[in-house]
Amino acid sequence: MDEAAAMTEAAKRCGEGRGPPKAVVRWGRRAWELLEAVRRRAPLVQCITNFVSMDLVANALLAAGASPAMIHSLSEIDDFTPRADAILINVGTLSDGWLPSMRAAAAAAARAGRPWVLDPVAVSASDFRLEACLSLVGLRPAVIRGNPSEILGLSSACRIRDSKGVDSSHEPMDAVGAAKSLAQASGAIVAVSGAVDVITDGRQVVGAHNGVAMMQRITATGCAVTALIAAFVAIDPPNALEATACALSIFGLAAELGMAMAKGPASLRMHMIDSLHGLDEHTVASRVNISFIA
Ligand SMILES: Nc1ncnc2c1ncn2[C@@H]1O[C@H](COP(=O)(O)OP(=O)(O)OP(=O)(O)O)[C@@H](O)[C@H]1O
Ligand SMILES: Cc1ncsc1CCO
Ligand SMILES: [Mg+2]
Repeated sequence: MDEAAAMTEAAKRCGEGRGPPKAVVRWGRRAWELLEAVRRRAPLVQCITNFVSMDLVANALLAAGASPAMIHSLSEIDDFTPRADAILINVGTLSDGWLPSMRAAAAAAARAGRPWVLDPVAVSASDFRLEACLSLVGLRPAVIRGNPSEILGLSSACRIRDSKGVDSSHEPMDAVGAAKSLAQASGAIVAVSGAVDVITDGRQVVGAHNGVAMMQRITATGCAVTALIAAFVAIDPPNALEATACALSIFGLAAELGMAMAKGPASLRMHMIDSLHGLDEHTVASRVNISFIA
């Protein structure tokens, strides 16, 4: 079984028999509405992100029509964060100096009623990073987006922390189960990126099927799509599950279109930004591929 089929099967298993009937969402239409609103309203997205990703994150946001601001000084958080429409916090090149800014921005976002999105890059790389991510999860992100290893690591750490020492905290779960568990523990929408992006609120599970494998050969595509999620959630914070799925699918679609012109990762990076900028209604409505899978 390939990775996409395995993810779908796992999602079905985890959702068996639970929850009310799924709302009817016309995903292509919804994705276009959100992209069009991003272009019209140009949400200001404050990005506290890693050094590797800053360029791609800012350019992806601009290509989608949003307005990026790479502002991370602790001295600027109180003034600036309440003015942002959404905040991205990405721990990729975490340092002692930046962590207080991240915590302050998350707290300021909460006070101002702004959604913020967490990218827990390499969360299991060190105790420092894990503790930092756990403390950030406690500051109520609207969305957490990571690759399968990151979501498994973070979810497992949350379960151990919350557990009363019962054995079930240590049962192995696949990334879909881990995502649902993390969503339930944190109150966030959780997105796991991959061949199929899986998005869950802890109950419903949605799959976003757009994208190309070569995206993994470009550093910071994950960071960029997390930023795009922040821009989409800024448009419709109460419907963060839909906004997250649409952002992932739109980014994947831009990569599909870019792949038709690319010779390798470097030119794909360029062509996917061009394609994101040029997306039109017909292409989005007809090619966005999202479905409820549990
Ligand atoms: N096999 C694949 N097929 C299609 N799209 C993929 C595949 N793997 C990843 N993607 C897409 O690539 C983007 C980045 O996902 P990935 O899981 O590589 O993130 P990441 O590991 O956090 O990356 P980074 O840390 O470099 O930013 C997402 O938009 C995802 O949908
Ligand atoms: C390569 C790398 N190292 C720290 S952050 C980053 C970018 C991808 O997350
Ligand atoms: Mg990443």
